[in-house]
Amino acid sequence: MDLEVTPAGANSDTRSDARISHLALDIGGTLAKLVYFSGNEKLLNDDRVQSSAEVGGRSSSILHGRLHFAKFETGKIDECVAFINSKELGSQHPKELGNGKIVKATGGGAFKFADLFKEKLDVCLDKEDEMDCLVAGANFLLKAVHQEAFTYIGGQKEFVQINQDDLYPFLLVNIGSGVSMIKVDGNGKFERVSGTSLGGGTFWGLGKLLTKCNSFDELLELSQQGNNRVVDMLVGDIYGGGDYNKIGLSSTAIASSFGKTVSANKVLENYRTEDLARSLLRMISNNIGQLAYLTALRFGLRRIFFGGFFIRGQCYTMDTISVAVHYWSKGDAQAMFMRHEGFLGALGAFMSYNKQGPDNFIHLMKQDPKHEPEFDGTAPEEEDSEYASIDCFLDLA
Ligand SMILES: Nc1ncnc2c1ncn2[C@@H]1O[C@H](COP(=O)(O)OP(=O)(O)OP(=O)(O)O)[C@@H](O)[C@H]1O
Ligand SMILES: CC(C)(CO)[C@@H](O)C(=O)NCCC(=O)O
Repeated sequence: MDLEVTPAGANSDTRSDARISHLALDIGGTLAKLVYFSGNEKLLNDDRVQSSAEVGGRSSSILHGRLHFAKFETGKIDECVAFINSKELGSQHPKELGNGKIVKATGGGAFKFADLFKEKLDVCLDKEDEMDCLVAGANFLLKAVHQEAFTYIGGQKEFVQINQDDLYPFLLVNIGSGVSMIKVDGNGKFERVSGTSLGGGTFWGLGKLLTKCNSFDELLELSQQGNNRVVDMLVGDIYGGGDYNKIGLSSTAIASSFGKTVSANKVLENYRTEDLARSLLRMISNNIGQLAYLTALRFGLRRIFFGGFFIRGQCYTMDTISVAVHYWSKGDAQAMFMRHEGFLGALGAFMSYNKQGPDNFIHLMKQDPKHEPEFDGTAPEEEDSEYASIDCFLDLA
Protein backbone atom coordinates (compact mmCIF):
# COMPACT_ATOMS: atom_id res chain seq x y z
CA MET A 1 0.00 0.00 0.00
CA ASP A 2 1.56 3.29 -1.05
CA LEU A 3 -1.18 5.74 -0.31
CA GLU A 4 -0.03 9.26 0.67
CA VAL A 5 -2.33 10.61 3.30
CA THR A 6 -2.18 13.97 4.99
CA PRO A 7 -4.00 13.75 8.28
CA ALA A 8 -5.93 16.56 9.87
CA GLY A 9 -3.50 18.50 12.04
CA ALA A 10 -0.38 16.63 10.99
CA ASN A 11 2.88 18.32 10.16
CA SER A 12 4.79 16.56 7.46
CA ASP A 13 8.48 16.17 8.17
CA THR A 14 10.57 16.76 5.10
CA ARG A 15 13.87 15.54 6.55
CA SER A 16 15.23 12.51 4.81
CA ASP A 17 15.93 10.73 8.09
CA ALA A 18 12.42 11.39 9.36
CA ARG A 19 11.46 7.81 9.98
CA ILE A 20 9.16 7.23 12.90
CA SER A 21 11.19 5.99 15.82
CA HIS A 22 8.26 5.78 18.25
CA LEU A 23 4.53 5.90 17.52
CA ALA A 24 1.55 5.67 19.86
CA LEU A 25 -2.18 5.68 19.22
CA ASP A 26 -5.36 6.61 21.04
CA ILE A 27 -8.27 5.25 19.04
CA GLY A 28 -11.48 6.64 20.49
CA GLY A 29 -15.15 6.40 19.63
CA THR A 30 -14.92 9.29 17.15
CA LEU A 31 -11.27 10.18 16.53
CA ALA A 32 -8.01 8.27 16.30
CA LYS A 33 -5.10 10.31 17.62
CA LEU A 34 -1.43 9.67 16.80
CA VAL A 35 1.66 10.93 18.56
CA TYR A 36 4.91 10.04 16.87
CA PHE A 37 8.55 10.95 17.18
CA SER A 38 10.72 11.28 14.13
CA GLY A 39 14.39 11.98 13.59
CA ASN A 40 17.06 9.77 15.06
CA GLU A 41 19.97 12.09 15.35
CA LYS A 42 21.85 11.20 18.51
CA LEU A 43 22.73 14.05 20.79
CA LEU A 44 26.05 13.44 22.42
CA ASN A 45 26.99 15.93 25.11
CA ASP A 46 25.01 18.60 23.36
CA ASP A 47 24.68 21.90 25.22
CA ARG A 48 21.00 22.08 24.53
CA VAL A 49 20.47 18.74 26.20
CA GLN A 50 22.58 19.65 29.17
CA SER A 51 20.58 22.81 29.66
CA SER A 52 17.24 21.08 29.18
CA ALA A 53 17.67 18.26 31.62
CA GLU A 54 20.29 16.52 33.64
CA VAL A 55 21.16 13.58 31.50
CA GLY A 56 24.90 13.99 31.29
CA GLY A 57 26.87 10.77 31.25
CA ARG A 58 24.01 8.75 29.73
CA SER A 59 23.81 10.47 26.37
CA SER A 60 24.30 7.41 24.21
CA SER A 61 20.61 6.50 24.38
CA ILE A 62 19.24 9.92 23.67
CA LEU A 63 17.39 10.68 20.46
CA HIS A 64 16.79 14.16 19.17
CA GLY A 65 13.83 14.89 16.92
CA ARG A 66 10.30 16.18 16.87
CA LEU A 67 7.11 14.96 18.43
CA HIS A 68 4.23 15.12 15.95
CA PHE A 69 0.49 15.08 16.41
CA ALA A 70 -2.15 13.85 13.98
CA LYS A 71 -5.77 12.81 14.05
CA PHE A 72 -8.13 10.82 11.85
CA GLU A 73 -11.78 9.92 12.07
CA THR A 74 -12.12 6.50 13.67
CA GLY A 75 -14.80 5.72 11.10
CA LYS A 76 -12.07 6.11 8.46
CA ILE A 77 -9.47 4.04 10.28
CA ASP A 78 -8.12 2.86 6.92
CA GLU A 79 -6.77 6.39 6.38
CA CYS A 80 -4.94 6.17 9.68
CA VAL A 81 -3.52 2.77 8.70
CA ALA A 82 -2.47 4.15 5.30
CA PHE A 83 -0.78 7.13 6.94
CA ILE A 84 1.27 4.91 9.24
CA ASN A 85 2.08 2.71 6.28
CA SER A 86 3.28 5.72 4.29
CA LYS A 87 5.75 6.51 7.05
CA GLU A 88 8.38 4.01 7.98
CA LEU A 89 8.64 2.65 11.50
CA GLY A 90 12.41 2.94 11.80
CA SER A 91 14.86 0.51 13.35
CA GLN A 92 14.63 2.25 16.74
CA HIS A 93 10.95 1.43 17.00
CA PRO A 94 10.26 -1.05 19.82
CA LYS A 95 9.84 -4.67 18.85
CA GLU A 96 8.47 -7.70 20.58
CA LEU A 97 11.19 -10.12 21.58
CA GLY A 98 12.01 -12.04 18.42
CA ASN A 99 8.86 -10.75 16.79
CA GLY A 100 7.47 -7.83 14.77
CA LYS A 101 7.02 -4.19 15.79
CA ILE A 102 4.75 -3.24 18.64
CA VAL A 103 2.82 0.01 18.87
CA LYS A 104 1.48 1.32 22.15
CA ALA A 105 -2.23 1.95 21.81
CA THR A 106 -5.06 3.04 24.05
CA GLY A 107 -8.78 3.77 23.74
CA GLY A 108 -11.46 1.30 22.71
CA GLY A 109 -9.99 1.05 19.22
CA ALA A 110 -6.87 -0.60 20.60
CA PHE A 111 -9.12 -3.61 21.19
CA LYS A 112 -11.52 -3.16 18.29
CA PHE A 113 -8.86 -2.72 15.58
CA ALA A 114 -6.07 -4.96 16.90
CA ASP A 115 -6.66 -7.55 14.14
CA LEU A 116 -6.82 -4.88 11.44
CA PHE A 117 -3.45 -3.41 12.46
CA LYS A 118 -1.91 -6.87 12.55
CA GLU A 119 -3.31 -7.75 9.16
CA LYS A 120 -2.57 -4.47 7.34
CA LEU A 121 0.66 -3.35 8.99
CA ASP A 122 1.94 -6.45 10.74
CA VAL A 123 1.94 -4.36 13.87
CA CYS A 124 0.94 -5.67 17.26
CA LEU A 125 -1.04 -3.12 19.31
CA ASP A 126 0.26 -3.16 22.86
CA LYS A 127 -2.77 -2.06 24.88
CA GLU A 128 -2.51 0.54 27.61
CA ASP A 129 -5.39 1.52 29.85
CA GLU A 130 -7.24 4.61 28.63
CA MET A 131 -7.53 6.33 32.03
CA ASP A 132 -3.87 5.62 32.89
CA CYS A 133 -2.91 7.25 29.60
CA LEU A 134 -5.15 10.30 30.01
CA VAL A 135 -3.66 10.99 33.42
CA ALA A 136 -0.07 10.36 32.32
CA GLY A 137 -0.56 12.66 29.32
CA ALA A 138 -2.15 15.42 31.39
CA ASN A 139 0.53 15.22 34.10
CA PHE A 140 3.31 15.39 31.52
CA LEU A 141 1.81 18.36 29.69
CA LEU A 142 1.06 20.29 32.86
CA LYS A 143 4.54 19.77 34.25
CA ALA A 144 6.72 19.91 31.16
CA VAL A 145 5.09 22.09 28.55
CA HIS A 146 5.44 25.82 28.89
CA GLN A 147 2.08 27.58 28.64
CA GLU A 148 -0.01 24.44 28.35
CA ALA A 149 -2.93 25.37 30.61
CA PHE A 150 -4.99 28.52 30.38
CA THR A 151 -8.16 30.08 31.65
CA TYR A 152 -10.69 31.64 29.34
CA ILE A 153 -12.73 34.35 31.00
CA GLY A 154 -14.67 37.14 29.35
CA GLY A 155 -13.01 36.49 26.01
CA GLN A 156 -9.55 36.70 27.56
CA LYS A 157 -7.12 33.85 27.51
CA GLU A 158 -4.63 33.76 30.34
CA PHE A 159 -1.90 31.18 30.78
CA VAL A 160 -1.68 29.52 34.14
CA GLN A 161 1.67 29.18 35.87
CA ILE A 162 1.76 25.63 37.13
CA ASN A 163 3.43 25.17 40.48
CA GLN A 164 4.62 21.57 40.36
CA ASP A 165 4.57 21.36 44.15
CA ASP A 166 0.99 22.50 44.26
CA LEU A 167 -0.59 20.79 41.26
CA TYR A 168 -2.51 18.02 42.99
CA PRO A 169 -5.26 17.20 43.54
CA PHE A 170 -7.17 18.29 40.48
CA LEU A 171 -10.14 17.15 38.46
CA LEU A 172 -9.44 16.14 34.88
CA VAL A 173 -12.50 16.31 32.66
CA ASN A 174 -11.91 14.66 29.31
CA ILE A 175 -14.62 15.57 26.82
CA GLY A 176 -14.42 13.09 24.00
CA SER A 177 -17.42 11.29 22.51
CA GLY A 178 -18.40 10.69 26.13
CA VAL A 179 -17.03 12.45 29.19
CA SER A 180 -14.74 11.03 31.88
CA MET A 181 -14.07 12.87 35.13
CA ILE A 182 -10.93 11.79 36.94
CA LYS A 183 -9.65 12.91 40.33
CA VAL A 184 -5.88 13.09 39.98
CA ASP A 185 -3.70 12.93 43.09
CA GLY A 186 -0.29 12.40 41.52
CA ASN A 187 1.61 10.39 38.93
CA GLY A 188 -0.41 7.22 38.42
CA LYS A 189 -2.56 8.12 41.42
CA PHE A 190 -6.09 8.74 40.32
CA GLU A 191 -9.70 7.60 40.37
CA ARG A 192 -12.33 7.97 37.67
CA VAL A 193 -15.01 9.47 39.86
CA SER A 194 -17.69 10.35 37.34
CA GLY A 195 -18.67 10.52 33.72
CA THR A 196 -21.52 11.40 31.43
CA SER A 197 -22.73 10.14 28.09
CA LEU A 198 -23.76 13.69 27.16
CA GLY A 199 -20.50 14.68 25.52
CA GLY A 200 -18.87 15.60 22.24
CA GLY A 201 -20.56 12.73 20.44
CA THR A 202 -23.93 14.05 21.56
CA PHE A 203 -23.16 17.52 20.23
CA TRP A 204 -21.82 16.24 16.95
CA GLY A 205 -24.51 13.56 16.50
CA LEU A 206 -27.53 15.71 17.36
CA GLY A 207 -26.00 18.63 15.49
CA LYS A 208 -25.60 16.55 12.37
CA LEU A 209 -29.21 15.41 12.53
CA LEU A 210 -30.61 18.88 13.24
CA THR A 211 -28.52 20.89 10.77
CA LYS A 212 -27.58 18.25 8.18
CA CYS A 213 -24.05 19.60 8.13
CA ASN A 214 -21.30 17.32 6.97
CA SER A 215 -18.41 18.07 9.25
CA PHE A 216 -17.74 18.96 12.84
CA ASP A 217 -16.01 22.17 11.77
CA GLU A 218 -19.03 23.20 9.72
CA LEU A 219 -21.23 22.68 12.78
CA LEU A 220 -18.89 24.85 14.86
CA GLU A 221 -18.93 27.54 12.20
CA LEU A 222 -22.72 27.54 12.12
CA SER A 223 -22.83 27.87 15.89
CA GLN A 224 -20.71 31.01 15.72
CA GLN A 225 -23.38 32.79 13.73
CA GLY A 226 -26.38 31.61 15.71
CA ASN A 227 -28.60 33.10 18.39
CA ASN A 228 -29.64 30.60 21.03
CA ARG A 229 -32.50 32.78 22.28
CA VAL A 230 -34.58 31.79 19.29
CA VAL A 231 -34.52 28.20 20.52
CA ASP A 232 -33.94 28.37 24.26
CA MET A 233 -36.64 29.38 26.71
CA LEU A 234 -35.30 32.19 28.90
CA VAL A 235 -36.39 33.12 32.40
CA GLY A 236 -37.77 36.35 30.91
CA ASP A 237 -39.93 34.35 28.49
CA ILE A 238 -41.62 32.75 31.46
CA TYR A 239 -41.65 35.79 33.77
CA GLY A 240 -43.08 38.36 31.35
CA GLY A 241 -39.72 39.87 30.50
CA GLY A 242 -38.56 40.28 34.10
CA ASP A 243 -35.91 38.66 36.29
CA TYR A 244 -36.68 36.08 38.96
CA ASN A 245 -34.63 37.95 41.53
CA LYS A 246 -35.64 35.93 44.57
CA ILE A 247 -33.67 32.91 43.36
CA GLY A 248 -31.01 34.94 41.57
CA LEU A 249 -32.07 34.29 37.99
CA SER A 250 -31.88 37.15 35.52
CA SER A 251 -34.37 37.44 32.69
CA THR A 252 -31.67 36.39 30.20
CA ALA A 253 -30.73 33.16 32.00
CA ILE A 254 -31.72 30.01 30.13
CA ALA A 255 -34.67 28.43 31.89
CA SER A 256 -34.94 25.54 29.46
CA SER A 257 -32.56 24.62 26.64
CA PHE A 258 -34.56 24.15 23.41
CA GLY A 259 -37.66 24.94 25.52
CA LYS A 260 -38.97 27.63 23.18
CA THR A 261 -39.46 25.14 20.37
CA VAL A 262 -42.36 23.53 22.22
CA SER A 263 -44.81 26.42 22.06
CA ALA A 264 -43.61 28.10 18.87
CA ASN A 265 -45.74 27.04 15.96
CA LYS A 266 -42.77 25.89 13.92
CA VAL A 267 -41.23 22.75 12.50
CA LEU A 268 -37.53 22.01 12.27
CA GLU A 269 -37.20 23.55 8.81
CA ASN A 270 -38.47 26.90 10.14
CA TYR A 271 -35.40 27.27 12.36
CA ARG A 272 -32.06 28.60 11.25
CA THR A 273 -29.46 25.88 11.52
CA GLU A 274 -27.13 28.51 13.05
CA ASP A 275 -29.50 29.00 16.00
CA LEU A 276 -29.94 25.27 16.54
CA ALA A 277 -26.18 24.70 16.49
CA ARG A 278 -25.60 27.55 18.92
CA SER A 279 -28.19 26.33 21.38
CA LEU A 280 -26.91 22.76 21.21
CA LEU A 281 -23.30 23.80 21.82
CA ARG A 282 -24.36 25.90 24.78
CA MET A 283 -26.53 23.15 26.24
CA ILE A 284 -23.80 20.51 26.10
CA SER A 285 -21.02 22.82 27.31
CA ASN A 286 -23.11 24.23 30.12
CA ASN A 287 -24.14 20.80 31.31
CA ILE A 288 -20.58 19.51 31.34
CA GLY A 289 -19.39 22.63 33.19
CA GLN A 290 -22.08 22.16 35.82
CA LEU A 291 -21.40 18.43 36.24
CA ALA A 292 -17.68 19.09 36.46
CA TYR A 293 -18.20 21.62 39.21
CA LEU A 294 -20.55 19.31 41.15
CA THR A 295 -17.99 16.53 40.88
CA ALA A 296 -15.20 18.86 42.02
CA LEU A 297 -17.35 19.95 44.94
CA ARG A 298 -17.94 16.32 45.94
CA PHE A 299 -14.19 15.85 46.37
CA GLY A 300 -13.21 19.33 47.53
CA LEU A 301 -11.30 20.14 44.33
CA ARG A 302 -10.87 23.70 43.13
CA ARG A 303 -8.86 23.16 39.97
CA ILE A 304 -10.56 21.62 36.98
CA PHE A 305 -8.64 20.91 33.76
CA PHE A 306 -10.64 20.24 30.63
CA GLY A 307 -9.30 18.15 27.75
CA GLY A 308 -10.71 16.17 24.84
CA PHE A 309 -11.35 17.13 21.24
CA PHE A 310 -14.84 18.46 21.86
CA ILE A 311 -13.27 21.74 22.99
CA ARG A 312 -11.23 22.42 19.83
CA GLY A 313 -10.03 25.75 21.24
CA GLN A 314 -13.53 27.07 20.57
CA CYS A 315 -14.24 30.37 22.35
CA TYR A 316 -17.93 29.84 22.89
CA THR A 317 -17.39 26.34 24.26
CA MET A 318 -14.67 27.45 26.67
CA ASP A 319 -16.56 30.54 27.70
CA THR A 320 -19.72 28.56 28.44
CA ILE A 321 -17.82 25.97 30.47
CA SER A 322 -15.92 28.69 32.37
CA VAL A 323 -19.10 30.61 33.15
CA ALA A 324 -20.85 27.45 34.34
CA VAL A 325 -17.98 26.55 36.69
CA HIS A 326 -17.73 30.12 37.95
CA TYR A 327 -21.49 30.51 38.39
CA TRP A 328 -22.13 27.27 40.24
CA SER A 329 -19.01 27.53 42.42
CA LYS A 330 -19.67 31.21 43.14
CA GLY A 331 -16.14 31.88 41.93
CA ASP A 332 -14.54 29.21 44.11
CA ALA A 333 -13.47 26.81 41.36
CA GLN A 334 -11.73 27.53 38.09
CA ALA A 335 -11.97 25.96 34.67
CA MET A 336 -8.67 25.55 32.85
CA PHE A 337 -8.11 24.32 29.33
CA MET A 338 -5.17 22.57 27.71
CA ARG A 339 -3.53 23.41 24.40
CA HIS A 340 -2.98 19.75 23.52
CA GLU A 341 -6.56 19.04 24.61
CA GLY A 342 -7.23 16.01 22.38
CA PHE A 343 -3.86 14.31 22.69
CA LEU A 344 -3.69 13.48 26.40
CA GLY A 345 -4.39 9.77 25.89
CA ALA A 346 -2.08 9.39 22.91
CA LEU A 347 0.74 11.15 24.78
CA GLY A 348 0.17 8.91 27.78
CA ALA A 349 0.36 5.85 25.55
CA PHE A 350 3.55 7.24 24.02
CA MET A 351 5.13 7.67 27.43
CA SER A 352 4.36 4.08 28.35
CA TYR A 353 7.27 3.05 26.10
CA ASN A 354 9.39 4.14 29.04
CA LYS A 355 9.65 1.14 31.31
CA GLN A 356 10.75 3.29 34.26
CA GLY A 357 7.46 5.23 34.27
CA PRO A 358 6.33 8.43 32.61
CA ASP A 359 8.97 10.71 34.14
CA ASN A 360 12.18 11.71 32.37
CA PHE A 361 11.26 10.23 29.00
CA ILE A 362 10.37 13.18 26.82
CA HIS A 363 12.50 16.27 27.36
CA LEU A 364 11.53 19.46 25.62
CA MET A 365 14.27 21.56 24.08
CA LYS A 366 14.53 24.94 25.70
CA GLN A 367 12.71 27.85 24.11
CA ASP A 368 11.42 26.13 21.04
CA PRO A 369 9.95 29.06 19.09
CA LYS A 370 7.67 26.72 17.16
CA HIS A 371 6.11 25.83 20.42
CA GLU A 372 5.18 29.33 21.41
CA PRO A 373 1.42 29.64 21.36
CA GLU A 374 -0.33 31.59 18.66
CA PHE A 375 -3.81 31.59 19.97
CA ASP A 376 -6.25 33.97 18.38
CA GLY A 377 -9.36 32.50 19.93
CA THR A 378 -10.64 30.80 16.79
CA ALA A 379 -10.97 27.10 16.14
CA PRO A 380 -7.61 25.80 14.95
CA GLU A 381 -7.19 25.24 11.24
CA GLU A 382 -6.03 21.77 10.35
CA GLU A 383 -2.41 22.74 9.75
CA ASP A 384 -2.03 25.52 12.27
CA SER A 385 0.33 25.90 15.18
CA GLU A 386 -2.12 24.61 17.75
CA TYR A 387 -0.80 21.11 17.19
CA ALA A 388 2.65 22.12 15.99
CA SER A 389 5.35 19.52 16.36
CA ILE A 390 7.60 19.83 19.41
CA ASP A 391 11.38 19.88 19.32
CA CYS A 392 12.48 17.45 21.98
CA PHE A 393 14.63 14.48 22.81
CA LEU A 394 13.80 11.06 24.11
CA ASP A 395 15.80 9.56 26.92
CA LEU A 396 15.74 5.83 26.21
CA ALA A 397 17.90 4.91 29.20
N1 LIG B 1 -12.75 16.72 13.05
C1 LIG B 1 -13.61 16.21 13.95
N2 LIG B 1 -14.43 15.19 13.59
C2 LIG B 1 -15.30 14.67 14.48
N3 LIG B 1 -15.43 15.11 15.75
C3 LIG B 1 -14.64 16.11 16.17
C4 LIG B 1 -13.69 16.70 15.27
N4 LIG B 1 -13.04 17.65 15.97
C5 LIG B 1 -13.54 17.67 17.20
N5 LIG B 1 -14.52 16.75 17.34
C6 LIG B 1 -15.26 16.53 18.60
O1 LIG B 1 -14.42 15.73 19.39
C7 LIG B 1 -15.13 14.60 19.90
C8 LIG B 1 -14.17 13.44 20.01
O2 LIG B 1 -13.17 13.80 20.92
P1 LIG B 1 -12.00 12.82 21.33
O3 LIG B 1 -11.21 12.45 20.15
O4 LIG B 1 -11.30 13.46 22.48
O5 LIG B 1 -12.83 11.59 21.87
P2 LIG B 1 -12.81 10.04 21.45
O6 LIG B 1 -11.53 9.48 21.94
O7 LIG B 1 -13.12 9.87 20.02
O8 LIG B 1 -14.03 9.53 22.33
P3 LIG B 1 -14.06 8.53 23.57
O9 LIG B 1 -12.88 8.93 24.44
O10 LIG B 1 -15.34 8.82 24.24
O11 LIG B 1 -13.89 7.17 23.00
C9 LIG B 1 -16.26 14.39 18.92
O12 LIG B 1 -17.35 13.75 19.54
C10 LIG B 1 -16.60 15.81 18.50
O13 LIG B 1 -17.45 16.42 19.44
C1 LIG C 1 -16.49 4.97 27.53
C2 LIG C 1 -15.39 6.02 27.44
C3 LIG C 1 -14.46 5.93 28.63
C4 LIG C 1 -14.58 5.68 26.16
O1 LIG C 1 -13.59 6.63 25.93
C5 LIG C 1 -15.96 7.47 27.29
O2 LIG C 1 -16.72 7.57 26.13
C6 LIG C 1 -16.80 7.89 28.50
O3 LIG C 1 -16.27 8.23 29.50
N1 LIG C 1 -18.15 7.90 28.37
C7 LIG C 1 -19.08 8.27 29.43
C8 LIG C 1 -19.59 7.03 30.09
C9 LIG C 1 -20.28 7.32 31.42
O4 LIG C 1 -19.58 7.47 32.45
O5 LIG C 1 -21.48 7.42 31.45
